Amino acid sequence: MPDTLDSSSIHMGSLVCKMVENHLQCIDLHTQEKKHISIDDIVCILPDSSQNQIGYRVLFLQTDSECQRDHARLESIQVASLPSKLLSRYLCTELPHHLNSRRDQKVDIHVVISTLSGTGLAKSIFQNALEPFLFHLGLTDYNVHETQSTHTIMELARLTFLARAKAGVSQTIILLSGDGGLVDLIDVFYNSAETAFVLPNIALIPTGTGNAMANSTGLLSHSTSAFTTLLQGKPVPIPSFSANFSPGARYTTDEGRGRATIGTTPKVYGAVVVSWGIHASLVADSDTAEYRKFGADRFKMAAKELLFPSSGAETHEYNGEIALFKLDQRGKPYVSVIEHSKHMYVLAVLVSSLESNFLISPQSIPLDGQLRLVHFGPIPPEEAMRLMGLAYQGGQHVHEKAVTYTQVEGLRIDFHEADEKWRRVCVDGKIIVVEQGGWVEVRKEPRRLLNLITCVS
Ligand SMILES: Nc1ncnc2c1ncn2[C@@H]1O[C@H](COP(=O)(O)OP(=O)(O)OP(=O)(O)O)[C@@H](O)[C@H]1O
Repeated sequence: MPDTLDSSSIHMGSLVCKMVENHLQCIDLHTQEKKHISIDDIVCILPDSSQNQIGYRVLFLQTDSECQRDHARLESIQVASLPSKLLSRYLCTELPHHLNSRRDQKVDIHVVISTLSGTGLAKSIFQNALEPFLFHLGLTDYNVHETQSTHTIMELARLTFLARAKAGVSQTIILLSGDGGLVDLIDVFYNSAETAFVLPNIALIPTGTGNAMANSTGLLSHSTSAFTTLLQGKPVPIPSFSANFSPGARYTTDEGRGRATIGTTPKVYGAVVVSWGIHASLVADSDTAEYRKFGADRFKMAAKELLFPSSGAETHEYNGEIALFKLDQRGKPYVSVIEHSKHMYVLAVLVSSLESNFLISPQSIPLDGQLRLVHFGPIPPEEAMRLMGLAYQGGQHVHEKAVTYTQVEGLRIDFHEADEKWRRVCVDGKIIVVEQGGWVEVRKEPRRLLNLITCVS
């Protein structure tokens, strides 16, 4: 036996482990192979009584480094005993309600894999981490859906999730996607006229580019967070907003080349952000296969091109009238019109972060349902770059004089732009082009039709 192991070591078969600071240090006595498991990489500990021995199975995520979160594999080791400190933090003896079908209440579990989300790693995250995780939890009775097109999640939502919710079925949808998959579900549920149904639970495993909802609710605070949240989290209703558009509004498709109708009275729902100006333009411009290769850097690259056009053109000033819907101190509604008609950054958010470290709304509390406006008018591009950079430094931009940061109930924009390129609106990553002379009106949505499984309350 190696002399590094002492009497506090843990034995099971040929594997011997002991706690060393923040690690579980294990050695295989046959092969001498060593394994160090960081305590923070442990997802959970399950009671395990296989091979006639009573003990535990430690499930952990094996990552080569922090930046390779997307390549994590779920691994497990079997041990006979563990320190109580570890057990009190990680032992799972019972599945949470949202994963636990009982005789009186069956839970339909669906796994949705958005195959082109982010840099296209959703399927390997399912195969390498989620599938083995569910297996160890004893969960094998679930449906797996892989996206085939941009419409897959909406079709699934309409034909399966919504129909079953209306039929009173409890559902947990484990969604491997970015914000796009989430907003597809939101849009379908809120566009359904009926409200009487069992709220489906969404467990988000972030695989997108921005992952605003996940970044804002702690699902990316550590490599294991999405998995520990699936097991330890509780359902909390997701706040949302509606955006009503003038009748000529259309979705853009096919990297901005195509158009798709939204309806004669176009209405789109979101749970993250609605924007116009630089933000909407950079999301639209960077949503191409070419840009997507760069992950979240695509946003910065597109921002740079918009602020400092390579054609040598001036930075665009966005022309339109913006009215803010607000409540006074007594809760009475009033309208405040932004004085100037030229704008650069116009964004209303329900979440704090739009991507990792991009703290656009530092006062937002997860799922608090408050819509906050971030706005600045035309300024030199270097200054705009500096302000956006401050958002990466803990949301410092909101203290700048040029920036308006305020709570709103909604807003209306009347677009005064001749070129449709500058009439693009972003709702949770989707791009909507408004017709000349068109408008958008955004309001907080009073209904709550979907839950997020979360550890924040
Ligand atoms: N098989 C597929 N074929 C075509 N489009 C797909 C397919 N799978 C997913 N998509 C589309 O790819 C996009 C992925 O969106 P998602 O939000 O998951 O990732 P993201 O845009 O990289 O992340 P985020 O929204 O967090 O920045 C969606 O528009 C979705 O409809």
